[in-house]
Amino acid sequence: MNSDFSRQKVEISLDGVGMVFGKKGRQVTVLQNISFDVGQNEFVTLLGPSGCGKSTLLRLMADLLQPSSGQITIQKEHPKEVRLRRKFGIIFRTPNLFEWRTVRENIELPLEVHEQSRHTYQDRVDHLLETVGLTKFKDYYPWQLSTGMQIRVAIARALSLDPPILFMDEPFSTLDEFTKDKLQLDLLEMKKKMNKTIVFVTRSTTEAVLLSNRIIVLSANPGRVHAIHQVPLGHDRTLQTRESPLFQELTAAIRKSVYEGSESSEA
Ligand SMILES: Nc1ncnc2c1ncn2[C@@H]1O[C@H](COP(=O)(O)OP(=O)(O)OP(=O)(O)O)[C@@H](O)[C@H]1O
Repeated sequence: MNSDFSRQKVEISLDGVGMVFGKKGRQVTVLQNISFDVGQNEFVTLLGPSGCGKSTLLRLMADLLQPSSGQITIQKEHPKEVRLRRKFGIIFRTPNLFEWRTVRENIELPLEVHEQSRHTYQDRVDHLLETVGLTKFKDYYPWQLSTGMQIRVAIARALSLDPPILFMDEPFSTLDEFTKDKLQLDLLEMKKKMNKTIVFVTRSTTEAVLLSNRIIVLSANPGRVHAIHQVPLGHDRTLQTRESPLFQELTAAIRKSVYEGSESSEA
């Protein structure tokens, strides 16, 4: 992963985005004046303390919420246009699979909804099953899978229409340490093979540093951009990258930045 995306085409742009929840008299400003760009094929992570508005910001980008102020554009269009053209996939912290559909049928769902005929996507689904390592489990139902496997299905489903953009909201937060390691490694491999722009939300500094090209640190109450950090760890990252002095240095600096961001909040 090249860490210099400054000359890349801008894929997502946020300009003065704010979000206020609640009705008059009981309003809460959750996000204030958020501006940054995400380059094409860049992996950008939103990091910050619990409640600072990371998920809200991701939902705004994915057109699941509308901002109270400011503007978001994806490929120079309103997120709604981009959503309707299925140009992004979303992966949440709970996999939200359909219990009555097999692994394969869950992955096929967006293709069915998109009215593609089954014979045109068989090979694609086979390839996705292989990508997420679930070929042997294609006829299993979600309740027959571990949580890590269920998340793999959710990732394959989000990739089924081959969107150029993925929004991932703490997808590994419920997993044990070893499964999390494996899925982080899989995501790094996937990123190497596929050209995707990824916006990722996490509360883990180590996860953010291992996966990202750039980290946006948010402060809380209200959520604002506290700092933006480049992660110059190169293209070939593995779990061993975490042991390198540069990784330790970056993790310490970014953790400090998160603490400073929390302290500078108004609450
Ligand atoms: N639909 C909503 N209505 C009212 N308040 C909301 C709504 N959604 C989120 N909030 C509030 O917005 C704030 C930010 O929530 P959000 O989930 O975006 O934070 P977060 O940084 O992702 O937190 P965490 O890391 O704990 O998941 C919280 O105070 C939350 O209560």
